[in-house]
Amino acid sequence: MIRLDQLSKVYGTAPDAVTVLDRLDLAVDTGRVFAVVGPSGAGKSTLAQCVTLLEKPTSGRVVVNGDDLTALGAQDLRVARRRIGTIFQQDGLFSRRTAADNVALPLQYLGVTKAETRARVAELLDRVGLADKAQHYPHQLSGGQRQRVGIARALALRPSVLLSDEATSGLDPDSTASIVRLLRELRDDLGLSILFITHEMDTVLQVADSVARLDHGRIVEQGELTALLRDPDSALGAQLRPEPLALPAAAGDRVWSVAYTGDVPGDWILRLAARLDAPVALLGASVEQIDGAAIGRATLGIPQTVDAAGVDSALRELGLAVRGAAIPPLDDRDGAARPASPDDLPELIGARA
Ligand SMILES: Nc1ncnc2c1ncn2[C@@H]1O[C@H](COP(=O)(O)OP(=O)(O)OP(=O)(O)O)[C@@H](O)[C@H]1O
Repeated sequence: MIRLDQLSKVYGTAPDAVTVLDRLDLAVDTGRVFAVVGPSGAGKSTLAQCVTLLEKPTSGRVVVNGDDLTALGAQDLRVARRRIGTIFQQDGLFSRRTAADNVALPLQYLGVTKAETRARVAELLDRVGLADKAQHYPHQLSGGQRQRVGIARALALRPSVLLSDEATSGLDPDSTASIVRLLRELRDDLGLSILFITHEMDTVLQVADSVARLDHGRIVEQGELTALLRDPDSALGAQLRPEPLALPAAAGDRVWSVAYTGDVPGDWILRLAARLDAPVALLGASVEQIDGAAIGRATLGIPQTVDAAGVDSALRELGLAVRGAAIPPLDDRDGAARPASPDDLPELIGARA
């Protein structure tokens, strides 16, 4: 497992010091994929460099399997770094070496015997599904295949942690999906802890067990992927799965934006209408299975005459909740449609703060 304790990186000195990473705490357990997402300039590349100690953190610790890498001297650090395999957006393969020779590099560097190297390279290329491409040169491989060779090379020294820095960025959707499948296999078969740094939200949905959002060098939100997606108030959950585009509500209807928070019965709209004794219009919806959990968003139109507190409690009983994040903008143009949010509830149900 890998853990970051209060990891900070400051470039320059006062008064021009720039804090690029600000006391980050995160842990990637054995056999888990932890994604870090964030906009351009958030500090993702700096994080990748600090995790591998290519950049020295200004303060804080990088702990791998209980050992603090930041406390090691140069010699010990060189050895300890082997516990972290890295893959980057650029595959970094040597163009004049075959796939097999590229994978062999770290082993040759450590003086592993030729016979052992040959056997290990064959095993690694087989592991990433490229046994038949061993003698191909990088230019004879697709982007996804080159990235697989990069993964095989990253695994050569049997790391316990795999750091992926934008490794699927720039790949087509099929290649991305196949790399994601491979990473999940490696997670399960080898028990790797995978730190997956990316700006691609779709890929996070496919690969991550947990997610953190980095913004201006700080982790502003983190949690289990499915918990974030099921949390109606999570901004990160809303970013990962944006609101479906909805139809306009009929005049006289109020718009409700809701999220699945648990197991929701398939006929929930019928049940909701029955409980409210009112028509419920489905204006937009997305329902899918992510990591074994049903994740859903829906936009509903319900007559304004229906008691809002009643709608709220009926939704809860069905395993749904009104969303607080990414609520559609107010639309008072015709005075009919108005989105409801938890902030509105006290007002809607007549409560006073
Ligand atoms: N050596 C440096 N000296 C000073 N500031 C730096 C240095 N390296 C990075 N920064 C600053 O740190 C911030 C984070 O940069 P970083 O490259 O880590 O972000 P990022 O999230 O990887 O962005 P992108 O997705 O665009 O690559 C930026 O504001 C950048 O200008």
